[in-house]
Amino acid sequence: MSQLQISVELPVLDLSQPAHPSFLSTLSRACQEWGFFYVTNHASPYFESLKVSGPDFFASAKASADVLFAQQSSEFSEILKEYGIKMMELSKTIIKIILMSLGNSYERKFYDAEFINCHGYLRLVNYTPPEMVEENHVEGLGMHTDMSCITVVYQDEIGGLQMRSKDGQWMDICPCENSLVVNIGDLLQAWSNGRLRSSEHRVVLKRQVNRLSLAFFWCFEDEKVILAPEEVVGEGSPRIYKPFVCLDYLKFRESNEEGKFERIAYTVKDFAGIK
Ligand SMILES: O=C(O)CCC(=O)C(=O)O
Ligand SMILES: [Fe+2]
Repeated sequence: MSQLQISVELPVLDLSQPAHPSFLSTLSRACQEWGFFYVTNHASPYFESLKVSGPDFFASAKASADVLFAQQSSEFSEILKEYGIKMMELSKTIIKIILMSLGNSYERKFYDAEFINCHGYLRLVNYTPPEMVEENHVEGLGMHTDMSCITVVYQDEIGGLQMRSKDGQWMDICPCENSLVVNIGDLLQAWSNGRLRSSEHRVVLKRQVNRLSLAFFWCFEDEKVILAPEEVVGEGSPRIYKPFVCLDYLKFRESNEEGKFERIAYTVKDFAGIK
């Protein structure tokens, strides 16, 4: 495989500015082509691998902290609670802007009806330094797509996150100061009838140093039936996904994934795609 690295300039969604129509079209193109962009002027983040689920982020963090540290660690839980709440708010803001970028008044039309029951969970990951770096890098996290609507990632300054372009090239998603990375997940790809792309990505470790990341997955509720609204599909366009229940897809992925973070063989296209 070629080691040639191509980097791509992704748009930066600045939440301190109103969303300009010209920016919305840039964002919409990036979501179709890459499924990745940056967000800045949000709140600021943090740090090892455990899952913290909403809506009660405090209880979940505390349960993990009790196991991890075998002691009370309410400060840790407080920080994660705050982080979880901030990420919920941020995700709502971002999805509204993504909906705006899809079309006229889509935010008003679809936010309440479709996204109001979304929930989130955090994954804190510590990548331990590889003992040897072969062929320029080792895979820290194999190629996968996210089972979310959107994922908001804080990565430290080490770098290594890469996304796969439509023609199979790996592109670096460089750490960008004061910005988080946002990527579209499978649930939103299906909901948008493929207008928003959930791209494959992975983490490669190129240096013998620890890498920390914090990924927040914002997802539809388990029982939701995912079906792209007529307006989103567009008149005359074919539907490319059958309706499906969110939880059934999560179970499908679980049953097809080998290890915890192994390379995944199947995605939402295999599960619900109309061939
Ligand atoms: O560690 C990262 O930068 C990304 C992690 C990721 O893609 C995931 O947890 O799904
Ligand atoms: Fe991911």
